[in-house]
Amino acid sequence: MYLSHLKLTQFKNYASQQLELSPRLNCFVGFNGAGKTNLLEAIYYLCMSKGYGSMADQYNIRHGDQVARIDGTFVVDDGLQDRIVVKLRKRQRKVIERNGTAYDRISAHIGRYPVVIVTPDDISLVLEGSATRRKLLDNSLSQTDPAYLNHLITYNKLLDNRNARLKELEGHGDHTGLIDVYNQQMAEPAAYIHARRRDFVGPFTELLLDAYAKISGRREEVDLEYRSQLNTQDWDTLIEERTEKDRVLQRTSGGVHRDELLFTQGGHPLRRVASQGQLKSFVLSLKLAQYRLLEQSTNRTPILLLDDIFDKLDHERVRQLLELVMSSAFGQLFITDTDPERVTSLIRHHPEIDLQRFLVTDGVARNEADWKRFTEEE
Ligand SMILES: Nc1ncnc2c1ncn2[C@@H]1O[C@H](COP(=O)(O)OP(=O)(O)OP(=O)(O)O)[C@@H](O)[C@H]1O
Repeated sequence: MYLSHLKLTQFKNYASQQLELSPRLNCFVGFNGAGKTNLLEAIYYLCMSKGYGSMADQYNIRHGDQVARIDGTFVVDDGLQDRIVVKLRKRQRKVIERNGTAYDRISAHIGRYPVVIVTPDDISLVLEGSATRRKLLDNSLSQTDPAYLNHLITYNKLLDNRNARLKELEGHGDHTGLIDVYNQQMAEPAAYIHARRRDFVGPFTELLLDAYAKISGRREEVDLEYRSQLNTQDWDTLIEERTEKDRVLQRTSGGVHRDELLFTQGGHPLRRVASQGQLKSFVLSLKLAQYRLLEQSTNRTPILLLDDIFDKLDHERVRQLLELVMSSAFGQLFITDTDPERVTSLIRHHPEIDLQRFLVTDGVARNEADWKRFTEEE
């Protein structure tokens, strides 16, 4: 599966932009702030119906405009084409259309066009709180299992309601029995989420270790462990044990929203011992493992978006990484870089790779032919 065309209208710093893409390797080159990441963000939108960060949709509309549009054509199996259009409007719900028909429920879109993105912010997966690591689990599982996404939405809603009720009670007993109702309603989604996360982590860890060994040249050992209160207790026992305490705390202290992924290097917590390059190698390996699992479960080759991956990595790791993603095991690839020659020189041993380079300046991306014409006219 790959994205063959991308058309942007009033999206971020792009007034109007059309790109014909390579099915294999696309490189966006330009100075800081030119709009390279914005192109990756647009592709992520087409695949996931939202931007990668937590930014509200309306910030993606070009300053001073009221609407934005992202239009993309995916070539899926047997050469069939799917056209996806994302329409953003100020103060209105976004609309996503597939082949001319708008989705009733946008969640139905997730997973059709699998994508993995690696950005500099991903270092927060290791350095920040457990919520970022649960998001990694949720992002992977939601793309492969619609039931997971539905259970997650239900669980989070019930959790919010339960917490709101606990606050209302201010430590007093609940005569309405509402807390018990929430406890019962949360049982099924909690058990489902836990079971799917547990099943995911085993194969995911194997793929992670494999990717890490390749990028690092086996210079250090890393590992991953899934911790959940539900590993040792079922939901009913856990919630019954906790309900009294929750009333005092006025929040829900037990459940899958407390799950944690523990990363280690040589048996020590990764974030305490790893160098910046090692952290970055680990994060890249997490994403490559996610890529492989997504591919297995969706039966489609995911799109891989690599934003600014060269910073902090030594030359050898960059070379190993590119060798890895250039192998036939990966599909369409997008890389941003501030150095116009780096990717070209790193892949010179792969003349078979179809490379499309775009030079990006202030919200305009030009392919090499257009760029040549543009500089000659200047
Ligand atoms: N809604 C918007 N309207 C207009 N411009 C925007 C909007 N949102 C972001 N921008 C602009 O987009 C530019 C940032 O683009 P982007 O993050 O893609 O840069 P980049 O080329 O990836 O840079 P770097 O190399 O520093 O990562 C900034 O100049 C920013 O002001």
